[in-house]
Amino acid sequence: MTAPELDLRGFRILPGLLDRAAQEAMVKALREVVQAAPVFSPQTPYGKPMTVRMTSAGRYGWVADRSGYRYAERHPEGMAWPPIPDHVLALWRDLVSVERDPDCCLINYYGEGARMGMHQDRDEADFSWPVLSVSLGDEGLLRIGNRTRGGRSESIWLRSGDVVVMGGDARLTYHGVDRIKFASSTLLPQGGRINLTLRVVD
Ligand SMILES: O=C(O)CCC(=O)C(=O)O
Ligand SMILES: [Fe+2]
Repeated sequence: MTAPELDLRGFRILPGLLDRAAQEAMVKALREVVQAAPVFSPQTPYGKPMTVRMTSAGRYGWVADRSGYRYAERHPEGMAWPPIPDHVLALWRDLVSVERDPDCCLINYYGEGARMGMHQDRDEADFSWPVLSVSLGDEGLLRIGNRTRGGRSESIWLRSGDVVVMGGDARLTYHGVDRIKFASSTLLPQGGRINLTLRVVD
């Protein structure tokens, strides 16, 4: 049974939207993406490696290195990004729009001890499109702040199968992942957490 929908500071949270079979199908499709476009450890512009490893599917992928954060049409190793899996697109069409598909599916992998600092998602051209997030595997503690950096925040544990729509007035709200509960889920044999975010880039 799916838990009721929540609104946390304008983030629409759909707990347990994906059942176990849907989560497994998504992981299977993502394995194919990762075979074509391996996960890498981005460097922040300040030269520090990020603890989250990532790759992307779609026309654009998100990359970070000494010259900054941006969307790029190629993986750092030179290949084009593989297409966004159909299962993932179907979720976007159900929850966001059939008018336009996302052109990036960013795949974040959080191993033991990985985290993501507070940030806004603001490398896209049009903030009227939401960012749709899907959590798979271990639980992750999402922190939701404000439209400017700092201030009070609220946190929520995201579990495997939870979906979040970050849109409307909350599209530029600061957010981050403080920690994961390593090995809290049996979905991924190696443990860890996958988060997908679907984005309209240009
Ligand atoms: O892992 C998450 O739940 C959030 C990821 C995120 O904020 C991002 O990739 O921009
Ligand atoms: Fe984000």
